[in-house]
Amino acid sequence: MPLVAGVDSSTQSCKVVVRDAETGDLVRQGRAPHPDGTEVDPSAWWSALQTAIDAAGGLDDVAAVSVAGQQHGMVCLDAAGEVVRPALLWNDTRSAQAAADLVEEAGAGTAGRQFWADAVGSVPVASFTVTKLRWLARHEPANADRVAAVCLPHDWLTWRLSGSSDLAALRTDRSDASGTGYWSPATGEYRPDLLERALGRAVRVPTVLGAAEAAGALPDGALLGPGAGDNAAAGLGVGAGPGDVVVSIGTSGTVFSVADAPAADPTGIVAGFADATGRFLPLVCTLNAARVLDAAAGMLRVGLDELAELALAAPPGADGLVLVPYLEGERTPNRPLATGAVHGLTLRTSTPAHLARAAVEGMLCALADGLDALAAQGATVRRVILVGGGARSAAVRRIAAQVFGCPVVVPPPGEYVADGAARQAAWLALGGAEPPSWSPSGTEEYAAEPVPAIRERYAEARERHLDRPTTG
Ligand SMILES: Nc1ncnc2c1ncn2[C@@H]1O[C@H](COP(=O)(O)OP(=O)(O)O)[C@@H](O)[C@H]1O
Ligand SMILES: O=C(CO)[C@@H](O)[C@H](O)COP(=O)(O)O
Repeated sequence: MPLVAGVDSSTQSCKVVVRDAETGDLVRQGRAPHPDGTEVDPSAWWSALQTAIDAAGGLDDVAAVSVAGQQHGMVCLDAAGEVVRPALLWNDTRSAQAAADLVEEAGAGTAGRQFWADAVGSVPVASFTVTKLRWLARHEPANADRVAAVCLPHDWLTWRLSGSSDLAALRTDRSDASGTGYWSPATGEYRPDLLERALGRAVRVPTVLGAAEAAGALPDGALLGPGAGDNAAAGLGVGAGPGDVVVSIGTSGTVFSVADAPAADPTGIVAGFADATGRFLPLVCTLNAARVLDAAAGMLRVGLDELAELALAAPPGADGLVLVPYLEGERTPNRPLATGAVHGLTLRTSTPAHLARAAVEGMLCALADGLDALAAQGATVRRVILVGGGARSAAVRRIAAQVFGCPVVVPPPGEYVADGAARQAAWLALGGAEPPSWSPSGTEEYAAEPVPAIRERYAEARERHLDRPTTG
């Protein structure tokens, strides 16, 4: 019974699971928090990983380990392998202008967007690594000059676990490479010209590995998997198949499916990522998901369970109260300077229950827009598989079916990103053409009559968002 480990180095925390490679049974697990903020020193991820590994009983007895992580974060290394500056995370919007510039430089109007969609499958917004490199070149030229290599959070952790300090030993996988903006899922090749266009010169990038190719080994011999972006790992963790759309409610809200052909959406709404099995992962990502619930609970001075009870106590549509959840600006739609808003306040709707319901519905409506965009790109939506920390909310689980208008399947609470990484590690340890078939048992299914008025009213409110003041 070989054991394998999977890591999820996500925005808010690091999670480690140790599972039986053949059956997928959970043997032990651990976690540790990450610091807050959209700019983080990678050494904090390394410390959290060590703490989480210790809490999971160590890795001495595992045959293989894979690291999945938050996508897009810019980790710049100098020639000695030292981190040049704190990493800019996927939810850091300071590179919004750089993103607009890169698109504009590629062609006026739709031509620029079409260029990027054709070149790398996605139109870059502030989240993408390529825009952060442009920001660095323009705003911190001395730091930009020191950069010898650029990689992503999961690449850096895998490299650290290997014990190497040689930049030539950096490895990544297709799924995370596809979120950089300088690697094409359609061709499987880097676009060094686009990286150079952003940073002003060429730097080293990690070698892109196949789905079950070793990235090296831990010093004590356990194999290191290629790892994955967290969404691709979640797809592997829940075993998403044809007709499944996964909705993940973490810091980000994501809506994605596994596809046989690459996507290239010139509107920029759907990102044409690669998955962790050799296929593709069209994906829509919002900046505001579980933290909308945290914020609503904070405003109401209740815990998350009480927030769910309150939300379920108000009627569908919250009697017309709508919360537009752009609390951190927004990525989809691309409104980095937007703020959130509450519309429809009356004496009747000025209750904690109405506000709680509006928060849950607003967050889910933004994701339902993503579901529509994915369907417009050809995805079949037979059911939604709901994962991420926000899926622990009873209100989210119940209201999702009303908002999405399709059955919602919720696997038992778990760490599906770390599980996907563990499944990849098992694939590496056991070999074979496909990953071992683990499937979560005990899923719950939620079905409900759709309530179209919720989305209609949300769509009206969404258009009336305000931008953040740029001074003061
Ligand atoms: N019972 C719950 N109800 C609602 N939200 C929850 C609940 N439990 C955890 N969460 C939320 O889940 C989020 C963390 O989810 P996670 O998927 O781990 O995020 P990330 O992958 O971005 O680090 C937190 O914002 C937390 O508030
Ligand atoms: O930017 C994206 C996807 O494109 C995010 O999904 C990040 O990958 C962060 O994920 P979480 O930590 O919120 O799960």
